[in-house]
Amino acid sequence: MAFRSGDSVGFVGWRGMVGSVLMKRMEEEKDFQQIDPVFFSTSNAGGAAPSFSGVSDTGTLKDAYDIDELAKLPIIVTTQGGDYTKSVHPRLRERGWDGLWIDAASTLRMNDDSVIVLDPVNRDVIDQGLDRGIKDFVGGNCTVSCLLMGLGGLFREGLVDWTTAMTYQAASGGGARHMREVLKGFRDISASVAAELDDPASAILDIDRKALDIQRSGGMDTEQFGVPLAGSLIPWIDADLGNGQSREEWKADAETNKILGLSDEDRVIMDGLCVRIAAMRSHSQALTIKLTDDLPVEEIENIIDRDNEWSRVIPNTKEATMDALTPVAASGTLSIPVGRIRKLAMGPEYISAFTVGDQLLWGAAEPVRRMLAIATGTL
Ligand SMILES: NC(=O)C1=CN([C@@H]2O[C@H](COP(=O)(O)OP(=O)(O)OC[C@H]3O[C@@H](n4cnc5c(N)ncnc54)[C@H](OP(=O)(O)O)[C@@H]3O)[C@@H](O)[C@H]2O)C=CC1
Ligand SMILES: N[C@@H](CC(=O)OP(=O)(O)O)C(=O)O
Repeated sequence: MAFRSGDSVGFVGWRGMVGSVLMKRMEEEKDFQQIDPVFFSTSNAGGAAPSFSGVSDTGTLKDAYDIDELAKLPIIVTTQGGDYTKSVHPRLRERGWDGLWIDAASTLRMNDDSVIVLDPVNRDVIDQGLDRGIKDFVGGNCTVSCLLMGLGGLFREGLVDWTTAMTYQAASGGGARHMREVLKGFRDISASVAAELDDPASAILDIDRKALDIQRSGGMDTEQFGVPLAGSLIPWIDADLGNGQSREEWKADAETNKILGLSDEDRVIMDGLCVRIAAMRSHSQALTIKLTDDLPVEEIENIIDRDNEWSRVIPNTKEATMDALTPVAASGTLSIPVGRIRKLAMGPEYISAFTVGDQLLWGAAEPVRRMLAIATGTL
């Protein structure tokens, strides 16, 4: 099956959080003018299809579990989630469907016959995959994608011997309900000490005790995270692999090497700890990198800055860091700031770096959007 501009493209998951960010970016980039979208639903087949700018006639929503309907399309883009992929993708392939499946979920990521897409970093791997007839293209883990968008230059030039990534991951990585739970948590804690906060004479240790009391009371909503996240953190993300490592931590090494298309001999070793914090939608990471060479900091900064149009070096000063290297600064933008770059005391080949990225943009929707544009020949 050949793909081109004007193709019909099925969208599943368009109204979810990641899907909504994807639709907004497609509107901004006028992507809908290049394709003929067909919208699916797992819950409202037959309902009115959505209207996005650039889409003229949308008709009604089709059933996202109707394999015959899906199989009519040359390209399907899904941001519906892993359970949907697990249920529908094998049935479509078994039926002989040879269209392109472009997915944000992790389900197919490490399959031998899939490519993890992050084209500013691995356009060569994507193009080779298309040439080889690969049909499954999957967005990477949000933390990995944001890291490589920021520091991909060092990896691609073979300058990284190993790295640790200590992450500070936002609530949005869990989903929309997790974001609400964090804000409700802050509201409840704040409400419990409202009178004391308004009284400048009140003792801070009394406020602290009352805040801790409500966090420990069992009365806060912890349905999504299991424990209160507001005013706290959780140093574990995703499943327990049973060897002391979380699945999120395992993904760093596995996905980075696959994205870069590195062979076993050239593998970059990555490991670290993944931590959930009460930020909203931007993931941050503190890195220790062992370089293969003793490069001057200025050269390291140049490599990072010029690697792609979104990575941006932030000068290692307090003012610049506070201004530009925070989740508040990065959220809602495609920019990936990288700062705190300096040589560490361990030796001239050891550097630190800190990077932040909007995990709903480069971490989820944008690589998928761009893969669709690549597939239809518009990028
Ligand atoms: N959240 C993240 O940070 C990341 C997520 N992903 C992947 O993307 C998948 C989807 O994540 P996310 O977008 O957060 O999931 P959501 O829960 O926001 O959306 C998933 C689906 O839920 C259904 N839904 C039910 N109720 C609502 C509602 N009130 N508003 C909107 N949708 C609703 C929709 O399906 P329908 O219209 O058919 O009813 C929607 O497509 C994840 O499972 C994961 O695989 C990947 C990277 C990062
Ligand atoms: N696990 C990520 C979000 C996510 O969806 O990751 P993945 O696409 O690898 O399942 C987080 O919680 O921040």
